Amino acid sequence: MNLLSSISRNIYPLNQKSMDAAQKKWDSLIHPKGSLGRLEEICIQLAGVYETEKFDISKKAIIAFAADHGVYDEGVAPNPQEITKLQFPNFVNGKCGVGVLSRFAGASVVAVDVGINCDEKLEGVIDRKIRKGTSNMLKGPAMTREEAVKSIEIGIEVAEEFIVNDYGIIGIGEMGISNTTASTAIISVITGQTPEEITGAGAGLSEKKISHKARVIGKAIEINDPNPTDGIEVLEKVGGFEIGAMSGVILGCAANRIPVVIDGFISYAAALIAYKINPGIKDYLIPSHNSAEPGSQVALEMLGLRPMLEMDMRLGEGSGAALAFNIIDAAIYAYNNMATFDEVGMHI
Ligand SMILES: O=C(O)c1ccc[n+]([C@@H]2O[C@H](COP(=O)([O-])O)[C@@H](O)[C@H]2O)c1
Ligand SMILES: Cc1cc2nc[nH]c2cc1C
Repeated sequence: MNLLSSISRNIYPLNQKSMDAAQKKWDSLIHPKGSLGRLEEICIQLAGVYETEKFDISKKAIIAFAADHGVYDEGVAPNPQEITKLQFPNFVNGKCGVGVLSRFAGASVVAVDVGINCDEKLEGVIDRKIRKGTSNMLKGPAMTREEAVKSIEIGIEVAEEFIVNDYGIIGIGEMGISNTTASTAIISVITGQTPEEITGAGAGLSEKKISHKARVIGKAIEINDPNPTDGIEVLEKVGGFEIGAMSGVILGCAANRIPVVIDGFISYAAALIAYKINPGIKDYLIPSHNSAEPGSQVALEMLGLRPMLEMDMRLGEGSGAALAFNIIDAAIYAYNNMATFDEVGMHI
């Protein structure tokens, strides 16, 4: 059995007993029941994930993947493809959005190249390159099925390296010029929304070019005709290597009972691929922010997720996940440090 199949067989529901115990603990703390809203929900979910109502997360990381996309040749992105290789080292030297926000949140960042279109070694970046970018999905499948499985397995392997080193929560991030095109195609196939309905500006495409991008996505779906119920096939035909690797992190974390904080639009596409492989991953996802891309709503609805932040962000990189770490930390701190009614002698 390959790694992906064995991981997928090991995903179980949340532990209800631990969630009930966490609920009971919240109810014992000096506040009106439920008044800390989603801070309470986050801790209850974490109790279900960890199978204990007693937890404290000290080590957290953003795992980011980068790759290029053959569909870039169709004029669907506002920035040159070289930005992928130029920006990715900045993830780990702390200079870019995700670098700074991760440092602020006390999280490590790892950057893994799964398909950047370059030959040179990138400083601080782990090389797990599958190929120098996907094929142009307007001319056939973006990758082979073997490459799709490989991208997911790389994500599982990287996640497990962090998990064995006691990281208790993982956020996912990415870099890849044109990857909103691949993500929109995935979300369109899996949710059934048309590309016209959900295609957006990505990193800043003009109105006129958004219509062109939607037509390219529509044509790519028509030519490749992916089966929407087969997550691996959707990834193979209209996906990207970094998207597959992000799906792998989600599957790997779920199988190891570790929560995954998802980021923006590209991570919604990755989560949908993982969801089609095993719907059980849903319980392990923690949403962060609501991406400004128009396809966000349908993707999040299918995943049953309500993001905690509405910040009009569309940077990607893992920046929203890093920001959400601060709220998750605050939730856990309140849960572990508020006094109980008994301790202060207050009874309601
Ligand atoms: O996270 C998001 O919601 C998001 C929305 C739009 C763009 N991005 C980032 O911008 C890049 C892709 O944009 P584009 O227009 O080249 O497809 C990629 O590197 C992403 O990290 C990210
Ligand atoms: C500078 C830059 C940084 C990015 N980070 C994610 N996508 C990006 C696109 C550009 C252009």
